[in-house]
Amino acid sequence: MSGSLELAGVGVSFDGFVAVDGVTMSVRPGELRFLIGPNGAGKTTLVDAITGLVPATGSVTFGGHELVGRKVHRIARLGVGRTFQTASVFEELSVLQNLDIAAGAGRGPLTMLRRRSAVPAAVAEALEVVGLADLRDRQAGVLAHGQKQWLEIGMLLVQDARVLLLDEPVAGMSAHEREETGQLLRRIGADRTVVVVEHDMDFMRSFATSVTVLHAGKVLSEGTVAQVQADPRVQEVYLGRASEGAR
Ligand SMILES: Nc1ncnc2c1ncn2[C@@H]1O[C@H](COP(=O)(O)OP(=O)(O)OP(=O)(O)O)[C@@H](O)[C@H]1O
Repeated sequence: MSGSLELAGVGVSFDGFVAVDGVTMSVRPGELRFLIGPNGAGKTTLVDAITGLVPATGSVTFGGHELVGRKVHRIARLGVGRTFQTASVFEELSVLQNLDIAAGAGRGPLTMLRRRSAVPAAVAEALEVVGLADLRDRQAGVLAHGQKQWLEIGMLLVQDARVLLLDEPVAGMSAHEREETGQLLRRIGADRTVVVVEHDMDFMRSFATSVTVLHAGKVLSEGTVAQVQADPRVQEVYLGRASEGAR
């Protein structure tokens, strides 16, 4: 389906250690797919494989393009964007400047100079969507933790990412920030394909529309929150332990 992210038999090995082992999954636009699993299950490595940061085998397609074997920047330009566990914004620049740089990615310096005075429509829209319009001139380094994550999501939006892969977006956030982030994900996920790697089970229950559980590099279970929670294998390897206080 156009706009779907399709993985078929994706594998990643590090010196013979198989971190991702034949993962097949399909995520459609409009879904908020949560990717969960115990520490070391291969979640981040899978995101790295999709975005070209680690070499992978198998197939990842988006919009009819095969991503496996492509360079990181080529994959980004095809509309596949990701965030990292630690927000990677330019701390010394303003919110607006961060978005402007992201919007200018791939364009020449002259174009950047010419459009410096006006706020491009995509940047203005991203400021609204992520709720940072009032803080556009604030230095990114002094933003609250949650606001930095929202800025990073905004940077993906101005790059017109159609697939957003978010690595632990609510880690370290307050309850209020989590709720705001969930609402933000709903807004951006309405017409985009969103995959959220997360350990926060309450957040997952509140906002996931579908869940894939990874364990030892393989898909252990997949379905709605209710289906996955009811799966005894999931309770065994993950939810049981999470409810006993594991991260
Ligand atoms: N660059 C690497 N070299 C060797 N092994 C690696 C590398 N990156 C990850 N691994 C290993 O691959 C496995 C999967 O790691 P990964 O970080 O993808 O798991 P995860 O599910 O994201 O875990 P967490 O929830 O702790 O972030 C782990 O055993 C990890 O030690």
